[in-house]
Amino acid sequence: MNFEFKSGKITIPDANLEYYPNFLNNELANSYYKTFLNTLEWEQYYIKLFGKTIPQPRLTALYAINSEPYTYSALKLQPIPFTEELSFINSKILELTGSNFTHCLANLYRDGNDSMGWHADDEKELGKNPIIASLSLGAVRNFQLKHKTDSALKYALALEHGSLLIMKGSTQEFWKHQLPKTKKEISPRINLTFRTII
Ligand SMILES: O=C(O)CCC(=O)C(=O)O
Ligand SMILES: [Fe+2]
Repeated sequence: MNFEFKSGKITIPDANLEYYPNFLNNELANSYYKTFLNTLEWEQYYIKLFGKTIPQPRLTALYAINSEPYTYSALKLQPIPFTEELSFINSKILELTGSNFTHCLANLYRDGNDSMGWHADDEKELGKNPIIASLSLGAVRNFQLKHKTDSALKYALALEHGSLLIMKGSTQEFWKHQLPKTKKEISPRINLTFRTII
């Protein structure tokens, strides 16, 4: 299935997606990319897969305005307080969406070998129909979505430097998403997903 892409609303069935390619201008995006690469408290986490302990193919850091932990894919992360830069971005997203997010999950994809597999952000603590705002910085990576029950429904978009993708409504209930590996020689990419834990 082909969907024509425009800035703003992306109309796919059972989902509610919005994409803002120039959410941060290039200068601001460059500056945040450098700052976050160097100053966020990146950690390597490990997951158990078929009895083996393996490193996740990315580095992660969890930030929040409170001390609520976030549990996903069998990891329970304790948050660090928002930095000044994260608070600024959160307030810019609040202006756009009206949502005041409590948590920011940061992921660092060091190169094309780093990735995130198919999943939905449908943890109980996010509530029903959560709104998630995803800011991308650095290398452009392909973001794929597939419908959970209708295998004909697929969608992909390139998440650009400084862009914001908003997933809301029934998106997490009906769709999974992933960030696949790529063989291209690419520089690091940082993704910040702002969420509210209730
Ligand atoms: O890196 C991305 O764009 C996706 C991240 C994601 O899906 C998540 O953190 O749940
Ligand atoms: Fe996700």
